[in-house]
Amino acid sequence: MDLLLTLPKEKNTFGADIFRYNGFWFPEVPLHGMIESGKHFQPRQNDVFLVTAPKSGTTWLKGIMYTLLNREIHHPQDPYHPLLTQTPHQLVPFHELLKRSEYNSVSNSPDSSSRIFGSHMPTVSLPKSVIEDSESLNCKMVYLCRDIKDTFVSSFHFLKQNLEPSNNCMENLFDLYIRGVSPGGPVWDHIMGYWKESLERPNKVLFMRYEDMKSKPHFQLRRLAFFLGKPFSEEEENSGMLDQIISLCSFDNMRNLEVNKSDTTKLGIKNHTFYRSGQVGDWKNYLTAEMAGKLDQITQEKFRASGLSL
Ligand SMILES: Nc1ncnc2c1ncn2[C@@H]1O[C@H](COP(=O)(O)OS(=O)(=O)O)[C@@H](OP(=O)(O)O)[C@H]1O
Repeated sequence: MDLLLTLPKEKNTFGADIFRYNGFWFPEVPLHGMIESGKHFQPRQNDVFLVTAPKSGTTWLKGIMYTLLNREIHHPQDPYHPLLTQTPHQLVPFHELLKRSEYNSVSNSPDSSSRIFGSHMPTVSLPKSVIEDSESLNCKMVYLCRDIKDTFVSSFHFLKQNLEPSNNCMENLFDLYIRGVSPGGPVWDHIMGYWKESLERPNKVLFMRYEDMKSKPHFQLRRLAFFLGKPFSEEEENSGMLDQIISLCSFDNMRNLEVNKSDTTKLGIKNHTFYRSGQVGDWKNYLTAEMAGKLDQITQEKFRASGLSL
């Protein structure tokens, strides 16, 4: 692809090229998909995008959103629920990993004409059609972010488990990460783009945090359901529907399903590596005080005056 030849590039920790496009860094495959979708993607009425910076809890929220939106067709306690035999990434594909011909075959919403997509795209790379037509088409975006120290540690383990680098690559990865050279990075700018969007268009962009999902799952689930136009009825509330969704999508349940323990994604990523510790604050087990301090310092500087704290 000619455009790639013109873009700034660096080598990631594993020697592969990573490119800067519109201010954000991406490996070749998703970058190609992003550019293609910018040109060709046609949003449909009620399409929903779940956007995250990598390793912020995407897999978890994909499962929850799928279950939430499809609960009238697939009850969360259905022994044949699709999440028991398909991975969240199969049910809710990453938009930028789809080919142009595949957008139309995504069928993961009860309203057969609309779709749920995952994405790591920053706001600047969203297909123009999604932004411009979002009012008339009622497209919505849910953004999930996570403490950056945990996000970094999660990225480190994910890469290590999938790419098996020689010995310790953490320092090298850290140097790249704080310079913003990571997939979807700089992670701070990624988050800030959607934070601003959520303030400007609160009925179109919902901003969520991994830590809030952990500490107040019922509240966050109600918030999400309301935002997506599918609030829980009194009957659902009384029947324990929220607990059932939380339990189906819980870390322990998902991690132990055969479909999530075996096999790989289309890109060769081991499915089990999407589930590691699922904890808040696991960074304490891996980062030095200096590294943690550096990440906190950048976070404070970048988010100062925005009203956002992580
Ligand atoms: N169900 C559930 N509940 C809580 N946490 C979960 C769940 N599923 C995945 N995870 C944790 O999310 C981290 C993976 O991030 P992503 O899913 O965003 O990865 S990816 O961007 O899709 O590659 C990774 O975090 P770490 O454990 O800190 O590495 C996963 O363990």
